[in-house]
Amino acid sequence: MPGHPPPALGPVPDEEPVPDGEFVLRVSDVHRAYGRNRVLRGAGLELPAGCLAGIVGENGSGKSTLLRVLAGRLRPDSGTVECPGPVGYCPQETVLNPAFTVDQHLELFRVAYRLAGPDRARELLDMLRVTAYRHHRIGTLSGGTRQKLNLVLALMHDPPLLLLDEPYQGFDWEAYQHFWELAGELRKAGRSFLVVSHIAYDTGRFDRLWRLEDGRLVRDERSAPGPAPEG
Ligand SMILES: Nc1ncnc2c1ncn2[C@@H]1O[C@H](COP(=O)(O)OP(=O)(O)OP(=O)(O)O)[C@@H](O)[C@H]1O
Repeated sequence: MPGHPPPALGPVPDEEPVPDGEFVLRVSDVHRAYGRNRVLRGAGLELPAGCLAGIVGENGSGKSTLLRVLAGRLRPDSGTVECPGPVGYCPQETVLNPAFTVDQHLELFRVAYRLAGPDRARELLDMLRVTAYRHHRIGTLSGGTRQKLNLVLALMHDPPLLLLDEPYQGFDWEAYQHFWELAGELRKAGRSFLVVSHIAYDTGRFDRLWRLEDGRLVRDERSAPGPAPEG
């Protein structure tokens, strides 16, 4: 993807614990194996409100496994995940029905989330330039457009915590920029993000950044110096 990396943001201070009652996610000593493959071996992190956090790591290091555990899709073998509010989860693979239209997906999720109307979802469609496809079946859409809908479905109920697994894969440059604008707005409004990213120059955008290594999360020095609440 074209563009310039954001400027380096300086050294990372020691991790400050998030006080009780102020975290949106607290993960402690999570283990998860597939048979003999011990993928997560004591992963832990904490996220306060209004924090844009990233996870990087090599292919197969367990990033998607971790997000599935945090989203409640996969049970950990041991460890705890505390998450006081609702979560928006955007998996790496889109889970859309190819026979349904974009609008039909919005309606299904609106009912599931018990939302009064489709207004927020429509706004998000507009922001990500998907409105023109509202009446198109998913089977006829490009991979990038499906991924945008995947993101809209994770965001439309405005959860305090968003778990996004490579949310902008397949996005064109404009949509990628819109994603970060949207993330910035939501962060200012106190929402937190945990984003799995493969794009090296994204890393300076995060308030907190971890590298998943040998099944554990290690703070990475390339993130900004701690969450900086704005507005
Ligand atoms: N359902 C599964 N059954 C068995 N093994 C699995 C399963 N899902 C993932 N794995 C294995 O767990 C390990 C971690 O996979 P995972 O997809 O979590 O890594 P990742 O860091 O997200 O990879 P990538 O960067 O390629 O997306 C890999 O060795 C993978 O083969």
